[in-house]
Amino acid sequence: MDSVLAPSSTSSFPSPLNNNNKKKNYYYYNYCNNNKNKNKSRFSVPSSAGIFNLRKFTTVSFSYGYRCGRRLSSRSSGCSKIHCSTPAVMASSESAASPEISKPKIVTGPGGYVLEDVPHLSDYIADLPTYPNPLQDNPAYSVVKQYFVHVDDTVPQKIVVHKDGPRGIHFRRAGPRQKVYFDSDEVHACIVTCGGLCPGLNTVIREIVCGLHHMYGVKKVLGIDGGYRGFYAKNTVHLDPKVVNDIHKRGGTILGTSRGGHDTSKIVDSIQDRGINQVYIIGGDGTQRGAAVIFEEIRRRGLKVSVAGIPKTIDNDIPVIDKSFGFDTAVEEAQRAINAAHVEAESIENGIGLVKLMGRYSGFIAMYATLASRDVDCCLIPESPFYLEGPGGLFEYIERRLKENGHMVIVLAEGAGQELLSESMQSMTLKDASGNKLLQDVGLWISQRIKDYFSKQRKMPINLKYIDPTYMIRAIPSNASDNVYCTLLAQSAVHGAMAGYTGFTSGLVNGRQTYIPFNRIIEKQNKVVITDRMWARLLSSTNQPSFLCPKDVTDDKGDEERSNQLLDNGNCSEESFLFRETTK
Ligand SMILES: Nc1ncnc2c1ncn2[C@@H]1O[C@H](COP(=O)(O)OP(=O)(O)OP(=O)(O)O)[C@@H](O)[C@H]1O
Ligand SMILES: O=P(O)(O)OC[C@H]1O[C@](O)(CO)[C@@H](O)[C@@H]1O
Ligand SMILES: [Mg+2]
Repeated sequence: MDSVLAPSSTSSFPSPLNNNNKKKNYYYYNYCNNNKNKNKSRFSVPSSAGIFNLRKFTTVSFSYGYRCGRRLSSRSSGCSKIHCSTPAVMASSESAASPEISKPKIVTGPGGYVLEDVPHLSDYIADLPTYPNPLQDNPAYSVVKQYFVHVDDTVPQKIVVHKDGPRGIHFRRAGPRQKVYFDSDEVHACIVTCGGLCPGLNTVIREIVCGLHHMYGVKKVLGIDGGYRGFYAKNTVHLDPKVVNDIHKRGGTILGTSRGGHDTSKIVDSIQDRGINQVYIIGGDGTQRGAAVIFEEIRRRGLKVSVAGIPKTIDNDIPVIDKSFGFDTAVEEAQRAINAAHVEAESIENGIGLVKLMGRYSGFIAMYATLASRDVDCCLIPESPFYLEGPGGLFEYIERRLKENGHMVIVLAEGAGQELLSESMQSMTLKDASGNKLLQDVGLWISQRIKDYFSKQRKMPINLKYIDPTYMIRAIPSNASDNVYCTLLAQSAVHGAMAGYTGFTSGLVNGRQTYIPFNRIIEKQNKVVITDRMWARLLSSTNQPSFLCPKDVTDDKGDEERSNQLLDNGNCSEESFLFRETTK
């Protein structure tokens, strides 16, 4: 199967045959582009050609938007091995001229098996030479029985299945391949970090540099200074194992980061001008969107440049993957703030400790920090609307808790209750440089509302302490388990790029390292699903009301929202419904 997806054999693409023959032994290649019917050139290849070892799999569909880029006069040895004359690549002159977005590469098999595969350099560049993987001579790996990943290995997205249910979506398993598509001396890699900080960024940088160096003998690695705009507006730094040796012990990113400044064409110009042929992009959902368009532009120009994403987000809002690196560290650090809030609250009459944690659109940090702590009486997240006054509202619950226990702790995600703020304050529509909504401080606002309510309406003295550790939980170095996780993600990305894969994000799915196509990573945000068992566990741990009426929970399969929040068996949630309205 790998030979189709990573075809060393692309040097000899088979001739187009008749499209009518849909027998099992034939595999269909769909060279498509935006102008679907007009530019489509479909043909099938007899499996007996032996080139495409798809075995039982019957359908391959992927696209070539090949074009001889305007910068064909490759300014470096690293880029642009272009073969415009290869018929399979130049599916049609029309397709050659259209800068279309590549379509998902899907392989289907028996029992509802679906592989959502990642692009490969050989999808759009013919005659790429391959080399034996240098790891086979690496003493560290000599004792490992099976150190190359089997070409047919894939990882299921859904591991809880029913007897007669479909096998479902799979992703390509990450890891070293027997053949690589880059000679070690030819590799010129670069690393960039974008978006907000997250524990573990430096570890990922370190492990990409060390992985390239120690596993593949790659010496040329550049650090891009200050995020995407650094490609064209800043200097670069040379990275080697010595330079990065200790950086995993520090928070932040030694490369610097930024929001905004994504000029795709300038970025790709810079990649081309510098002769970079492996691009490692570490960042959140916005960054991965940026990486996807960089990949498309690189593919459109026909450059031999692998683009690998490593998902970074403190908010855990990237879909498909089990969780993002740094998340555990952030949850752990949040415990310190919650403990402080608890100590303060229980030491004084009617003490309320209020802790605001990060989570712009997704409340995972607040939810996991609450579950870990056990001291929290109420957790408020963006996904779960709440209201303040009246029966069943937050104020009523606070009063009840204070009367029962004499104190309470509230954990609040920064994106929670934003709709209440905009109702009571002038609605603000400010955005940051990347277009993310700038949130108002819900912690301060709700503190004031609670104080006003108890002093003015209830004439009940309370003592509220507001703790805002938001930046503290993401500016620290990663903990031990995140360090290991970062290492695996970085090494997987390196193996994937060396093997010629491109346009992928390296991610953990059901505990296994995989390569996930960009389109799956950027299609939506991961959110806490409040009709799932995990949120129910939280409610039963805090004993807070859900602040929802049953009528507000809509069982609408059409609107079903899926989350990759972890269930107790490590599987992803599949049993959720989206509730529609806020309770007023
Ligand atoms: N739709 C998009 N297309 C191209 N580039 C984008 C897009 N969205 C964001 N970017 C770029 O990605 C970079 C980071 O985006 P953003 O500031 O949203 O952070 P992020 O990667 O989502 O990380 P986080 O939200 O976890 O801090 C920015 O330089 C931004 O310009
Ligand atoms: O770094 P900035 O721009 O202040 O961004 C803060 C935002 O970044 C995040 O940490 C995501 O990275 C959000 O939780 C938070 O709202
Ligand atoms: Mg983001």
